[in-house]
Amino acid sequence: MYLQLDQISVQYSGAGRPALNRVSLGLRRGQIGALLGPSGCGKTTLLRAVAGLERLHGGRITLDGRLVSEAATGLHLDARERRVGMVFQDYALFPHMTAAQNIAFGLHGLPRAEQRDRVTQMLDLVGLGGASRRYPHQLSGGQQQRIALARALAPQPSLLLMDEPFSSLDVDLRERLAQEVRAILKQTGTTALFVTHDQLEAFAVADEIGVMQHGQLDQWDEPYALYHRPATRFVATFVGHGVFTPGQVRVDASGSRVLTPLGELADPQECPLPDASGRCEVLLRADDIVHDDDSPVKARIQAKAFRGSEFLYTLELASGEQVLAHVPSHHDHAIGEWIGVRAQVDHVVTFPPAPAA
Ligand SMILES: Nc1ncnc2c1ncn2[C@@H]1O[C@H](COP(=O)(O)OP(=O)(O)OP(=O)(O)O)[C@@H](O)[C@H]1O
Repeated sequence: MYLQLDQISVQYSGAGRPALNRVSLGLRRGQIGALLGPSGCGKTTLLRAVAGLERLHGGRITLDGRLVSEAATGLHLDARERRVGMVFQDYALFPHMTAAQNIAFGLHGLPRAEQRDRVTQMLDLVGLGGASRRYPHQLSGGQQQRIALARALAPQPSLLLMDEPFSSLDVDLRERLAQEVRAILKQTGTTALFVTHDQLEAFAVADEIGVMQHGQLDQWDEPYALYHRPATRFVATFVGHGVFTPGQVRVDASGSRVLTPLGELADPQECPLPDASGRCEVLLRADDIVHDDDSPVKARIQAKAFRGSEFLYTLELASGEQVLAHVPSHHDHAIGEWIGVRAQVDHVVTFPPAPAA
């Protein structure tokens, strides 16, 4: 792996529990990783540890074949020695320097002519070739963030770290910029790790996504696997819209099936037996539930949220179970109405029943 974290822990002085607890993950050269998780789960601390801004209390970090942090020996290269580039939420451009001067900031070591070439190349890369003499206050938020990216990429860092790089931008712009940034990183072959609160952004930009809670990494996986094969209940509920419903696993000659209030679901490969009794909870995502007038299973609409092309309906089955459903928005039903639903689950995800509260 190009970047490898092995069981890293970080403990802030005076804090009761570690901010990072035995976290391991790896990125291959040129891959983009994203970290998701609720506020305070340790995402920024993880970036800071990789950057060399926090010392490890356990574990080790290697970058491009070089050990850069190791708790056991106290080895700790500083940020500059790691050649890590950083982009933060608030651009952090120098206000009294032009865009070109900002980008040139990290290039002192290079001869003048080379600096100039690199700055031009970077401005073109981020699509701001004409903005070299502008000051940050003469640029929009999105343009400032592109300059911040150009500045971070100019010294050709071994790794780019980004902490909520798009969060101060409006929704439209952040979606566009997220796509652009992915294209730029891929074009330059840059390995990057970024923190976001926005799952869709992580899905759109990253090759690997980590979901954290309480300083631990619950899962580090490709976006598809994270969504369809969540490793823990927390990941299952944190990523996407879904609910758990009780199920009973049955195994016979034809394979394994799960009986649910919505009928029988079958998928032998992805339906591990949760425990000997066969009792389990089945994850039902909003896109697993299909509105079908002909279905014998009926559900009452409890709440609905308009999302443009679809509604997110919260539904109650006759058995009292709650499920969510994405339904095309031309099916505009009233709250309280009963509609037909059926489950169409390609990836049956089961967990052992939750311990009684
Ligand atoms: N300098 C510090 N000293 C003591 N505790 C800290 C320090 N920085 C962070 N913490 C604590 O460490 C934990 C992890 O914080 P961190 O900033 O890494 O979380 P985060 O996931 O990035 O949160 P957010 O999404 O809100 O930015 C939190 O409980 C936080 O209060």
